[in-house]
Amino acid sequence: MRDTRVGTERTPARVVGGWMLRHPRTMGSTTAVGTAGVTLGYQTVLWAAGIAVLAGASWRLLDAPTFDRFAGRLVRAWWRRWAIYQRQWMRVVASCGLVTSDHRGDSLVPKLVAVRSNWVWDSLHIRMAKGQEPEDYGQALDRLANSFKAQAASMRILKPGKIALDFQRREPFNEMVIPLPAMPESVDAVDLRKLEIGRTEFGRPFHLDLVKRDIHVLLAGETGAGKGSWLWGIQRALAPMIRAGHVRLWVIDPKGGMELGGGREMYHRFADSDRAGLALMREYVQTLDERKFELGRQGIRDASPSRETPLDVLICDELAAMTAYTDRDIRMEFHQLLSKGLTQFRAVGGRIIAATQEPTKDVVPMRGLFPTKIALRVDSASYVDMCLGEGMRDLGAFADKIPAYLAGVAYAKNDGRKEPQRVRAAFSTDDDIAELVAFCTELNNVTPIRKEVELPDGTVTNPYEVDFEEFEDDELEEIEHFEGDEDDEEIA
Ligand SMILES: Nc1ncnc2c1ncn2[C@@H]1O[C@H](COP(=O)(O)OP(=O)(O)OP(=O)(O)O)[C@@H](O)[C@H]1O
Repeated sequence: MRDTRVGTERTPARVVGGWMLRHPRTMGSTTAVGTAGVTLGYQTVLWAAGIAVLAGASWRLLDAPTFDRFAGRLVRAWWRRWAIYQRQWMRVVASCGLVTSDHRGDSLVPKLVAVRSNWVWDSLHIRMAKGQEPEDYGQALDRLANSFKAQAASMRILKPGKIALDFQRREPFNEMVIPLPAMPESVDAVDLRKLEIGRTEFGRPFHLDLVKRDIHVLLAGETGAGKGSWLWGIQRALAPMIRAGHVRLWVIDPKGGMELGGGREMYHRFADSDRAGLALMREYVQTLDERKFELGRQGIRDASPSRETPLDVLICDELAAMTAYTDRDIRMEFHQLLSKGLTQFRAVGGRIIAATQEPTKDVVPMRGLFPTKIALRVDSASYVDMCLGEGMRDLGAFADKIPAYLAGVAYAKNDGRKEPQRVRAAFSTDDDIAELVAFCTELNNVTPIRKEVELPDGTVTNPYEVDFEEFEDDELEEIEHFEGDEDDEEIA
Protein backbone atom coordinates (compact mmCIF):
# COMPACT_ATOMS: atom_id res chain seq x y z
CA MET A 1 0.00 0.00 0.00
CA ARG A 2 1.09 3.58 -0.55
CA ASP A 3 -0.06 6.95 0.63
CA THR A 4 -1.92 9.66 -1.27
CA ARG A 5 1.17 11.40 -2.62
CA VAL A 6 1.71 9.30 -5.70
CA GLY A 7 4.44 9.67 -8.30
CA THR A 8 7.57 9.79 -6.14
CA GLU A 9 10.07 7.00 -5.90
CA ARG A 10 10.21 5.79 -2.29
CA THR A 11 13.87 5.12 -1.52
CA PRO A 12 14.68 4.42 2.18
CA ALA A 13 16.56 7.74 2.44
CA ARG A 14 13.53 9.64 1.08
CA VAL A 15 11.18 7.84 3.44
CA VAL A 16 13.33 8.64 6.49
CA GLY A 17 13.96 12.22 5.32
CA GLY A 18 10.26 12.76 4.64
CA TRP A 19 9.31 11.38 8.06
CA MET A 20 11.82 13.69 9.76
CA LEU A 21 10.46 16.71 7.93
CA ARG A 22 6.89 15.80 8.74
CA HIS A 23 7.57 15.40 12.46
CA PRO A 24 9.70 18.41 13.39
CA ARG A 25 8.71 18.34 17.08
CA THR A 26 9.58 14.69 17.61
CA MET A 27 12.81 15.16 15.66
CA GLY A 28 13.65 18.35 17.54
CA SER A 29 13.16 16.76 20.95
CA THR A 30 15.11 13.62 19.99
CA THR A 31 17.95 15.75 18.66
CA ALA A 32 17.92 17.95 21.79
CA VAL A 33 18.00 14.91 24.10
CA GLY A 34 20.74 13.27 22.00
CA THR A 35 22.86 16.45 22.00
CA ALA A 36 22.38 16.91 25.74
CA GLY A 37 23.36 13.27 26.28
CA VAL A 38 26.56 13.69 24.33
CA THR A 39 27.58 17.03 25.84
CA LEU A 40 26.36 16.62 29.46
CA GLY A 41 26.48 12.85 29.77
CA TYR A 42 23.55 10.40 29.66
CA GLN A 43 23.40 10.11 33.43
CA THR A 44 22.65 13.83 33.74
CA VAL A 45 19.96 13.59 31.06
CA LEU A 46 18.37 10.63 32.85
CA TRP A 47 18.38 12.54 36.15
CA ALA A 48 16.84 15.58 34.49
CA ALA A 49 14.17 13.40 32.84
CA GLY A 50 13.42 11.73 36.20
CA ILE A 51 13.05 15.09 37.94
CA ALA A 52 10.81 16.40 35.14
CA VAL A 53 8.55 13.32 35.41
CA LEU A 54 8.40 13.66 39.20
CA ALA A 55 7.60 17.39 38.96
CA GLY A 56 4.90 16.72 36.36
CA ALA A 57 3.34 13.95 38.46
CA SER A 58 3.29 16.17 41.57
CA TRP A 59 1.77 19.04 39.58
CA ARG A 60 -0.94 16.73 38.27
CA LEU A 61 -1.62 15.41 41.75
CA LEU A 62 -1.85 18.90 43.27
CA ASP A 63 -3.71 20.70 40.49
CA ALA A 64 -5.03 18.47 37.72
CA PRO A 65 -6.91 21.27 35.82
CA THR A 66 -3.87 23.54 35.34
CA PHE A 67 -1.62 20.56 34.64
CA ASP A 68 -4.00 19.40 31.94
CA ARG A 69 -4.38 22.87 30.50
CA PHE A 70 -0.70 23.65 30.13
CA ALA A 71 1.08 20.29 29.88
CA GLY A 72 -1.19 17.27 30.15
CA ARG A 73 -3.07 17.76 26.91
CA LEU A 74 0.14 18.15 24.90
CA VAL A 75 1.80 15.10 26.43
CA ARG A 76 -1.40 13.07 26.11
CA ALA A 77 -1.94 14.10 22.46
CA TRP A 78 1.64 13.15 21.62
CA TRP A 79 1.49 9.89 23.51
CA ARG A 80 -1.91 8.83 22.15
CA ARG A 81 -0.90 9.68 18.64
CA TRP A 82 2.07 7.36 18.71
CA ALA A 83 0.76 4.66 21.03
CA ILE A 84 -2.79 4.38 19.67
CA TYR A 85 -3.89 6.31 16.64
CA GLN A 86 -0.81 6.19 14.40
CA ARG A 87 -0.05 2.59 15.35
CA GLN A 88 -3.55 1.36 14.51
CA TRP A 89 -4.33 3.83 11.75
CA MET A 90 -3.69 1.62 8.72
CA ARG A 91 -5.61 -1.32 10.18
CA VAL A 92 -8.57 0.79 11.29
CA VAL A 93 -9.08 2.82 8.10
CA ALA A 94 -8.71 -0.33 5.98
CA SER A 95 -11.23 -2.28 8.05
CA CYS A 96 -13.66 0.67 8.05
CA GLY A 97 -13.56 0.82 4.26
CA LEU A 98 -11.77 4.18 4.08
CA VAL A 99 -8.91 3.12 1.79
CA THR A 100 -9.50 3.84 -1.88
CA SER A 101 -7.45 3.01 -4.96
CA ASP A 102 -6.32 4.91 -8.05
CA HIS A 103 -6.42 4.02 -11.73
CA ARG A 104 -3.34 1.81 -11.36
CA GLY A 105 -4.85 -0.08 -8.50
CA ASP A 106 -2.54 1.51 -5.93
CA SER A 107 -4.10 2.01 -2.51
CA LEU A 108 -4.74 5.57 -1.36
CA VAL A 109 -4.76 5.89 2.40
CA PRO A 110 -6.11 8.91 4.33
CA LYS A 111 -3.39 10.54 6.34
CA LEU A 112 -3.40 11.23 10.07
CA VAL A 113 -1.92 14.73 10.23
CA ALA A 114 -2.26 15.72 13.88
CA VAL A 115 -3.84 14.72 17.17
CA ARG A 116 -5.26 17.20 19.69
CA SER A 117 -6.58 16.18 23.06
CA ASN A 118 -8.55 17.57 25.96
CA TRP A 119 -9.78 15.83 29.09
CA VAL A 120 -12.81 14.33 27.37
CA TRP A 121 -12.22 14.40 23.62
CA ASP A 122 -9.41 13.47 21.22
CA SER A 123 -9.45 15.17 17.82
CA LEU A 124 -7.72 13.57 14.86
CA HIS A 125 -6.94 15.86 11.94
CA ILE A 126 -7.12 13.88 8.72
CA ARG A 127 -6.16 14.61 5.15
CA MET A 128 -8.65 12.62 3.12
CA ALA A 129 -7.46 10.30 0.38
CA LYS A 130 -8.11 11.26 -3.23
CA GLY A 131 -11.69 10.52 -4.29
CA GLN A 132 -13.13 10.75 -0.80
CA GLU A 133 -15.64 13.17 0.66
CA PRO A 134 -16.43 14.02 4.31
CA GLU A 135 -19.66 12.04 4.12
CA ASP A 136 -17.60 8.82 3.70
CA TYR A 137 -16.26 9.44 7.20
CA GLY A 138 -19.66 10.47 8.48
CA GLN A 139 -21.01 7.07 7.49
CA ALA A 140 -18.08 5.24 9.07
CA LEU A 141 -18.21 7.16 12.37
CA ASP A 142 -19.67 4.37 14.50
CA ARG A 143 -17.18 1.86 13.11
CA LEU A 144 -14.30 4.26 13.75
CA ALA A 145 -15.53 4.93 17.30
CA ASN A 146 -15.74 1.20 18.00
CA SER A 147 -12.30 0.56 16.54
CA PHE A 148 -10.72 3.19 18.78
CA LYS A 149 -12.95 2.20 21.74
CA ALA A 150 -14.46 5.69 21.95
CA GLN A 151 -17.81 6.44 23.61
CA ALA A 152 -18.94 8.69 20.77
CA ALA A 153 -17.55 10.21 17.60
CA SER A 154 -18.25 13.17 15.38
CA MET A 155 -16.79 14.71 12.27
CA ARG A 156 -15.94 18.29 11.32
CA ILE A 157 -14.79 19.77 8.03
CA LEU A 158 -11.67 21.86 8.61
CA LYS A 159 -10.96 22.96 5.03
CA PRO A 160 -11.22 21.41 1.57
CA GLY A 161 -9.63 17.98 1.75
CA LYS A 162 -9.14 18.10 5.51
CA ILE A 163 -11.46 16.95 8.29
CA ALA A 164 -11.30 16.33 12.01
CA LEU A 165 -12.60 13.17 13.66
CA ASP A 166 -13.48 13.72 17.30
CA PHE A 167 -13.59 10.79 19.70
CA GLN A 168 -15.07 11.05 23.18
CA ARG A 169 -12.90 8.99 25.48
CA ARG A 170 -14.61 9.45 28.82
CA GLU A 171 -17.67 11.02 30.42
CA PRO A 172 -16.60 12.29 33.85
CA PHE A 173 -20.13 13.42 34.73
CA ASN A 174 -21.48 9.88 34.51
CA GLU A 175 -19.98 9.05 37.88
CA MET A 176 -19.69 12.49 39.40
CA VAL A 177 -22.35 13.63 41.86
CA ILE A 178 -22.70 17.41 41.83
CA PRO A 179 -23.59 18.46 45.36
CA LEU A 180 -25.83 21.49 45.70
CA PRO A 181 -23.61 24.07 47.41
CA ALA A 182 -24.74 24.91 50.93
CA MET A 183 -26.61 28.20 51.00
CA PRO A 184 -24.32 30.86 52.49
CA GLU A 185 -25.61 31.95 55.89
CA SER A 186 -24.65 35.61 55.92
CA VAL A 187 -23.58 38.44 53.64
CA ASP A 188 -19.98 38.00 54.80
CA ALA A 189 -20.05 34.39 53.61
CA VAL A 190 -20.79 35.48 50.03
CA ASP A 191 -17.78 36.16 47.88
CA LEU A 192 -19.12 37.76 44.72
CA ARG A 193 -15.89 36.77 42.99
CA LYS A 194 -16.46 33.11 43.78
CA LEU A 195 -20.10 32.13 43.48
CA GLU A 196 -20.13 28.35 43.44
CA ILE A 197 -22.48 26.98 40.79
CA GLY A 198 -21.34 23.42 40.15
CA ARG A 199 -18.31 21.30 39.29
CA THR A 200 -15.84 21.20 36.44
CA GLU A 201 -15.07 17.99 34.58
CA PHE A 202 -12.13 17.55 36.97
CA GLY A 203 -14.48 17.52 39.95
CA ARG A 204 -13.39 20.99 41.11
CA PRO A 205 -15.90 23.63 42.22
CA PHE A 206 -16.87 25.93 39.39
CA HIS A 207 -17.35 29.60 40.25
CA LEU A 208 -18.75 32.66 38.60
CA ASP A 209 -17.18 36.02 39.36
CA LEU A 210 -19.83 38.75 39.30
CA VAL A 211 -17.29 41.40 40.26
CA LYS A 212 -14.86 41.40 37.36
CA ARG A 213 -14.86 38.44 35.02
CA ASP A 214 -18.42 37.22 34.56
CA ILE A 215 -20.28 40.49 34.80
CA HIS A 216 -22.81 39.55 32.14
CA VAL A 217 -23.59 35.94 31.34
CA LEU A 218 -25.28 34.48 28.27
CA LEU A 219 -26.68 30.95 28.60
CA ALA A 220 -27.73 28.98 25.54
CA GLY A 221 -29.36 25.58 25.58
CA GLU A 222 -32.23 23.77 23.95
CA THR A 223 -35.34 22.96 25.89
CA GLY A 224 -34.57 20.64 28.80
CA ALA A 225 -30.82 21.35 28.61
CA GLY A 226 -30.82 22.62 32.19
CA LYS A 227 -30.70 26.40 31.92
CA GLY A 228 -32.90 26.55 34.99
CA SER A 229 -30.28 24.87 37.18
CA TRP A 230 -27.79 27.60 36.27
CA LEU A 231 -30.26 30.42 36.88
CA TRP A 232 -31.34 29.03 40.25
CA GLY A 233 -27.75 28.21 41.16
CA ILE A 234 -26.73 31.83 40.72
CA GLN A 235 -29.64 33.03 42.87
CA ARG A 236 -28.84 30.49 45.57
CA ALA A 237 -25.22 31.62 45.73
CA LEU A 238 -26.42 35.21 46.24
CA ALA A 239 -29.11 34.36 48.83
CA PRO A 240 -27.90 36.30 51.91
CA MET A 241 -27.23 39.38 49.81
CA ILE A 242 -30.73 39.20 48.33
CA ARG A 243 -32.11 38.83 51.84
CA ALA A 244 -30.15 41.85 53.05
CA GLY A 245 -31.15 43.96 50.04
CA HIS A 246 -27.53 44.18 48.81
CA VAL A 247 -28.52 42.34 45.65
CA ARG A 248 -31.79 43.05 43.86
CA LEU A 249 -33.13 40.66 41.28
CA TRP A 250 -35.01 42.02 38.27
CA VAL A 251 -36.50 38.98 36.60
CA ILE A 252 -38.13 38.65 33.20
CA ASP A 253 -39.69 35.26 32.51
CA PRO A 254 -41.79 36.01 29.44
CA LYS A 255 -43.10 32.45 29.12
CA GLY A 256 -45.71 33.24 31.76
CA GLY A 257 -43.34 32.77 34.70
CA MET A 258 -43.02 29.01 34.10
CA GLU A 259 -39.34 28.77 35.00
CA LEU A 260 -38.69 31.48 37.56
CA GLY A 261 -42.19 32.34 38.78
CA GLY A 262 -41.52 30.30 41.93
CA GLY A 263 -39.15 33.01 43.11
CA ARG A 264 -41.42 36.02 42.53
CA GLU A 265 -41.65 36.83 46.22
CA MET A 266 -37.95 37.38 46.50
CA TYR A 267 -37.59 39.43 43.34
CA HIS A 268 -37.32 43.17 43.32
CA ARG A 269 -39.21 43.21 40.04
CA PHE A 270 -40.82 40.39 38.13
CA ALA A 271 -42.39 40.34 34.68
CA ASP A 272 -44.03 37.31 33.15
CA SER A 273 -44.96 38.68 29.72
CA ASP A 274 -43.13 40.49 26.98
CA ARG A 275 -44.82 43.85 27.51
CA ALA A 276 -44.26 43.76 31.26
CA GLY A 277 -40.68 42.65 30.54
CA LEU A 278 -40.11 45.74 28.44
CA ALA A 279 -41.48 47.99 31.19
CA LEU A 280 -39.21 46.25 33.69
CA MET A 281 -36.23 46.71 31.42
CA ARG A 282 -37.04 50.41 31.03
CA GLU A 283 -37.14 50.84 34.76
CA TYR A 284 -33.92 48.87 35.22
CA VAL A 285 -32.05 51.05 32.75
CA GLN A 286 -33.52 54.23 34.18
CA THR A 287 -32.60 53.23 37.75
CA LEU A 288 -29.03 52.47 36.83
CA ASP A 289 -28.77 55.54 34.64
CA GLU A 290 -29.79 57.72 37.57
CA ARG A 291 -27.34 55.92 39.84
CA LYS A 292 -24.60 56.40 37.28
CA PHE A 293 -25.10 60.16 37.25
CA GLU A 294 -25.54 60.33 41.01
CA LEU A 295 -22.33 58.43 41.71
CA GLY A 296 -20.59 60.40 38.97
CA ARG A 297 -21.54 63.63 40.74
CA GLN A 298 -20.15 62.23 43.99
CA GLY A 299 -16.97 61.15 42.22
CA ILE A 300 -17.50 57.46 43.06
CA ARG A 301 -16.19 55.31 40.23
CA ASP A 302 -16.88 51.82 41.52
CA ALA A 303 -19.70 51.26 43.99
CA SER A 304 -19.53 48.20 46.19
CA PRO A 305 -22.88 46.46 46.82
CA SER A 306 -24.84 47.80 49.77
CA ARG A 307 -28.46 48.66 50.46
CA GLU A 308 -27.84 52.15 49.12
CA THR A 309 -26.09 50.92 45.98
CA PRO A 310 -27.26 47.34 45.50
CA LEU A 311 -26.01 45.00 42.83
CA ASP A 312 -28.90 45.01 40.37
CA VAL A 313 -28.96 41.64 38.65
CA LEU A 314 -31.30 41.38 35.69
CA ILE A 315 -32.21 37.80 34.79
CA CYS A 316 -34.02 37.19 31.51
CA ASP A 317 -35.16 33.66 30.76
CA GLU A 318 -35.93 32.98 27.11
CA LEU A 319 -34.48 36.09 25.56
CA ALA A 320 -36.05 35.28 22.18
CA ALA A 321 -39.49 36.15 23.54
CA MET A 322 -38.21 39.69 24.11
CA THR A 323 -35.88 40.12 21.16
CA ALA A 324 -37.34 38.06 18.32
CA TYR A 325 -40.78 36.52 18.76
CA THR A 326 -42.70 39.58 19.80
CA ASP A 327 -44.07 42.83 18.40
CA ARG A 328 -41.65 44.98 16.53
CA ASP A 329 -41.96 47.95 18.91
CA ILE A 330 -41.12 45.75 21.94
CA ARG A 331 -38.27 44.08 20.11
CA MET A 332 -36.65 47.27 18.93
CA GLU A 333 -36.82 49.04 22.27
CA PHE A 334 -35.72 45.99 24.20
CA HIS A 335 -32.65 45.55 21.97
CA GLN A 336 -31.66 49.12 22.60
CA LEU A 337 -32.18 48.93 26.37
CA LEU A 338 -30.39 45.59 26.66
CA SER A 339 -27.37 46.88 24.76
CA LYS A 340 -27.26 49.89 27.06
CA GLY A 341 -27.57 47.65 30.10
CA LEU A 342 -24.68 45.55 28.87
CA THR A 343 -22.35 48.42 28.15
CA GLN A 344 -22.91 51.18 30.68
CA PHE A 345 -23.58 49.89 34.15
CA ARG A 346 -20.66 47.68 35.14
CA ALA A 347 -19.26 50.19 37.62
CA VAL A 348 -22.64 51.05 39.14
CA GLY A 349 -23.69 47.49 39.87
CA GLY A 350 -25.60 46.42 36.77
CA ARG A 351 -25.35 42.73 35.88
CA ILE A 352 -27.29 40.84 33.22
CA ILE A 353 -27.84 37.11 32.95
CA ALA A 354 -29.80 36.03 29.89
CA ALA A 355 -30.86 32.60 28.69
CA THR A 356 -31.91 31.54 25.23
CA GLN A 357 -32.64 28.39 23.28
CA GLU A 358 -31.21 29.88 20.09
CA PRO A 359 -28.06 31.97 20.29
CA THR A 360 -28.57 33.26 16.75
CA LYS A 361 -27.89 36.77 15.52
CA ASP A 362 -31.62 37.54 15.38
CA VAL A 363 -32.13 36.62 19.02
CA VAL A 364 -28.89 37.97 20.50
CA PRO A 365 -27.35 40.45 18.10
CA MET A 366 -25.31 41.80 21.00
CA ARG A 367 -23.68 38.46 21.88
CA GLY A 368 -20.24 40.04 21.92
CA LEU A 369 -21.27 42.25 24.84
CA PHE A 370 -21.56 39.25 27.17
CA PRO A 371 -18.06 38.56 28.50
CA THR A 372 -19.11 35.11 29.68
CA LYS A 373 -20.97 32.63 27.54
CA ILE A 374 -22.24 29.24 28.58
CA ALA A 375 -23.36 26.68 26.02
CA LEU A 376 -25.48 23.84 27.37
CA ARG A 377 -26.75 21.15 25.02
CA VAL A 378 -27.61 22.97 21.81
CA ASP A 379 -29.55 21.91 18.74
CA SER A 380 -26.88 22.26 16.12
CA ALA A 381 -23.11 22.42 15.78
CA SER A 382 -23.30 25.96 14.42
CA TYR A 383 -24.92 27.18 17.66
CA VAL A 384 -21.73 26.36 19.57
CA ASP A 385 -19.63 29.02 17.89
CA MET A 386 -22.60 31.39 17.79
CA CYS A 387 -22.78 31.21 21.55
CA LEU A 388 -19.18 30.74 22.67
CA GLY A 389 -17.40 32.57 19.87
CA GLU A 390 -15.66 31.74 16.62
CA GLY A 391 -13.52 28.59 16.66
CA MET A 392 -14.65 27.32 20.08
CA ARG A 393 -16.04 24.07 18.70
CA ASP A 394 -12.71 23.41 17.03
CA LEU A 395 -11.14 23.90 20.44
CA GLY A 396 -13.23 21.03 21.79
CA ALA A 397 -16.49 22.64 22.93
CA PHE A 398 -18.84 19.97 21.59
CA ALA A 399 -21.99 21.35 23.19
CA ASP A 400 -24.12 19.82 20.45
CA LYS A 401 -22.81 16.40 21.55
CA ILE A 402 -23.79 16.68 25.20
CA PRO A 403 -26.12 13.72 25.77
CA ALA A 404 -29.72 14.50 26.69
CA TYR A 405 -29.41 12.65 30.00
CA LEU A 406 -26.70 15.08 31.15
CA ALA A 407 -28.87 18.14 31.77
CA GLY A 408 -26.97 21.03 33.32
CA VAL A 409 -23.67 20.14 31.60
CA ALA A 410 -22.22 23.04 29.63
CA TYR A 411 -19.14 24.57 28.12
CA ALA A 412 -18.31 27.85 29.82
CA LYS A 413 -16.14 30.46 28.17
CA ASN A 414 -15.10 33.82 29.51
CA ASP A 415 -13.01 36.55 27.98
CA GLY A 416 -10.01 35.81 30.18
CA ARG A 417 -9.59 32.22 29.02
CA LYS A 418 -8.79 30.80 25.62
CA GLU A 419 -10.42 27.39 25.97
CA PRO A 420 -13.92 26.70 27.24
CA GLN A 421 -14.35 24.66 30.42
CA ARG A 422 -16.72 21.70 30.65
CA VAL A 423 -18.91 22.16 33.69
CA ARG A 424 -22.08 20.82 35.30
CA ALA A 425 -24.33 23.01 37.43
CA ALA A 426 -25.83 21.62 40.62
CA PHE A 427 -29.56 20.98 40.43
CA SER A 428 -32.06 22.83 42.64
CA THR A 429 -35.20 20.81 43.32
CA ASP A 430 -38.56 22.47 43.99
CA ASP A 431 -37.88 22.08 47.73
CA ASP A 432 -34.50 23.79 47.37
CA ILE A 433 -36.19 26.66 45.55
CA ALA A 434 -38.85 26.96 48.24
CA GLU A 435 -36.11 26.96 50.90
CA LEU A 436 -34.26 29.69 48.99
CA VAL A 437 -37.35 31.88 48.67
CA ALA A 438 -38.21 31.45 52.36
CA PHE A 439 -34.64 32.33 53.35
CA CYS A 440 -34.49 35.42 51.12
CA THR A 441 -37.83 36.83 52.22
CA GLU A 442 -37.65 36.15 55.96
CA LEU A 443 -36.24 39.58 56.85
CA ASN A 444 -38.68 41.45 54.61
CA ASN A 445 -35.89 43.31 52.89
CA VAL A 446 -36.98 42.40 49.40
CA THR A 447 -38.97 45.10 47.65
CA PRO A 448 -42.45 43.81 46.83
CA ILE A 449 -42.98 42.79 43.27
CA ARG A 450 -44.99 44.42 40.55
CA LYS A 451 -46.90 42.38 38.09
CA GLU A 452 -49.64 42.73 35.56
CA VAL A 453 -52.86 43.86 37.17
CA GLU A 454 -56.51 44.05 36.24
CA LEU A 455 -57.74 47.64 36.14
CA PRO A 456 -61.21 48.73 37.28
CA ASP A 457 -62.38 48.95 33.69
CA GLY A 458 -61.51 45.29 33.20
CA THR A 459 -58.38 45.65 31.07
CA VAL A 460 -55.32 43.76 32.08
CA THR A 461 -52.31 45.97 31.89
CA ASN A 462 -48.90 46.63 33.13
CA PRO A 463 -48.55 48.70 36.28
CA TYR A 464 -45.39 50.29 34.95
CA GLU A 465 -47.42 51.99 32.29
CA VAL A 466 -50.42 52.99 34.38
CA ASP A 467 -50.88 56.56 35.45
CA PHE A 468 -52.53 55.96 38.79
CA GLU A 469 -53.33 59.61 39.28
CA GLU A 470 -56.09 59.13 36.75
CA PHE A 471 -57.98 56.86 39.13
CA GLU A 472 -60.06 57.68 42.14
CA ASP A 473 -59.06 56.16 45.47
CA ASP A 474 -61.87 53.63 45.52
CA GLU A 475 -60.95 52.48 42.02
CA LEU A 476 -57.41 51.98 43.11
CA GLU A 477 -58.50 49.69 45.88
CA GLU A 478 -59.94 47.39 43.29
CA ILE A 479 -56.55 46.76 41.81
CA GLU A 480 -55.49 43.53 43.34
CA HIS A 481 -51.99 42.45 44.35
CA PHE A 482 -50.36 45.69 43.47
CA GLU A 483 -47.82 47.20 45.77
CA GLY A 484 -46.36 50.43 44.59
CA ASP A 485 -43.59 52.96 44.82
CA GLU A 486 -44.00 53.95 48.45
CA ASP A 487 -42.86 50.53 49.51
CA ASP A 488 -39.87 50.79 47.21
CA GLU A 489 -38.79 54.02 48.79
CA GLU A 490 -39.22 52.66 52.24
CA ILE A 491 -36.91 49.78 51.46
CA ALA A 492 -34.36 51.83 49.56
N1 LIG B 1 -27.88 20.48 36.71
C1 LIG B 1 -28.73 19.46 36.57
N2 LIG B 1 -28.42 18.25 37.06
C2 LIG B 1 -29.27 17.22 36.90
N3 LIG B 1 -30.45 17.30 36.27
C3 LIG B 1 -30.81 18.47 35.77
C4 LIG B 1 -29.96 19.62 35.89
N4 LIG B 1 -30.57 20.66 35.29
C5 LIG B 1 -31.73 20.19 34.83
N5 LIG B 1 -31.90 18.88 35.11
C6 LIG B 1 -33.03 18.03 34.73
O1 LIG B 1 -33.48 18.45 33.43
C7 LIG B 1 -34.82 18.91 33.50
C8 LIG B 1 -34.99 20.12 32.59
O2 LIG B 1 -34.23 21.17 33.13
P1 LIG B 1 -34.63 22.70 32.92
O3 LIG B 1 -36.09 22.90 33.08
O4 LIG B 1 -33.74 23.51 33.78
O5 LIG B 1 -34.26 22.91 31.40
P2 LIG B 1 -34.34 24.26 30.58
O6 LIG B 1 -33.11 24.35 29.78
O7 LIG B 1 -34.63 25.41 31.49
O8 LIG B 1 -35.57 23.96 29.61
P3 LIG B 1 -36.67 24.99 29.08
O9 LIG B 1 -35.98 25.93 28.14
O10 LIG B 1 -37.67 24.11 28.41
O11 LIG B 1 -37.24 25.70 30.29
C9 LIG B 1 -35.09 19.19 34.97
O12 LIG B 1 -36.41 19.00 35.30
C10 LIG B 1 -34.20 18.20 35.67
O13 LIG B 1 -34.85 16.96 35.80
